[in-house]
Amino acid sequence: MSLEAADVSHGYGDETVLDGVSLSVSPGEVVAIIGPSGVGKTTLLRLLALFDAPDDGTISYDGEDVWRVAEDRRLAYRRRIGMVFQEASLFDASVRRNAQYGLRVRQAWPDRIRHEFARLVGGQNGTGDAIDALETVGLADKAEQDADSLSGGEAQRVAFARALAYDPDILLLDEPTSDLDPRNTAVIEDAVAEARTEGIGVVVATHDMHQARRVADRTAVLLGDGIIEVDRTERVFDDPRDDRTRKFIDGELIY
Ligand SMILES: Nc1ncnc2c1ncn2[C@@H]1O[C@H](COP(=O)(O)OP(=O)(O)OP(=O)(O)O)[C@@H](O)[C@H]1O
Repeated sequence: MSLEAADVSHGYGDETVLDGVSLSVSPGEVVAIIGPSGVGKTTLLRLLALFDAPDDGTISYDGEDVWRVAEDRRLAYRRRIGMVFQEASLFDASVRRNAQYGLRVRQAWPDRIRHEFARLVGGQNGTGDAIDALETVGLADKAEQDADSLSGGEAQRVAFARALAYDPDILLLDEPTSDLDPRNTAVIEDAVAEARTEGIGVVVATHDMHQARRVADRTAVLLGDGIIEVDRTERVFDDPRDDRTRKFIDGELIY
């Protein structure tokens, strides 16, 4: 199980955002994408999430080009990928129901019917996973509270719990801690480490290079319209090959 972008290019209208970008993630690996705001981190995550087809290049899952297979097969791949957006999008219901949401919508129909049946005959299918996930992000005690009443940071953690509850093969995180204080940032970073231990492949886009250093096995530096460097996190930070990486890390690069 691996997800790979190979030589992908993508843009909007006349603007090229990514030009010839390659990046992969394997089970139990955390890969960070670092780069300044507006460089294309979200665009790359959306391609990896199979939301958009790249203008050029391939996205493959387990070696299979996902845009060359039948749509139902692509949807099956998509269900194995969880993405947490920068803006948490919760709906007007309890925290628990929000955390359970993915469990229902991302299931294939046969699973959905089976789980619905299990629920009808008395099982509370999915609740356990959702509560476990809420516990991981420190919000189990707010499970019955209205999602509307949460702070921005709490909502971000619920969105993360929703992705975890689904137990994806791959987890894509877009600035997962941008609204969080240091303590809750640590909660999310611990959850990333736990996901990794469970064999989930994690890609985290962040402009916080210290976060990359703390959580990632490998780090990709996205600058201009491509990845200028990708390697073991330690190597990228301690011995950058590209002068622009060094400048970015040292905060000298004004972008
Ligand atoms: N749907 C869209 N239509 C037009 N332009 C877009 C669209 N989405 C992104 N862009 C542009 O593409 C560029 C890259 O955006 P993207 O959101 O991928 O960057 P980012 O690195 O994730 O930024 P940030 O860290 O600020 O979220 C930006 O110039 C942005 O304005």
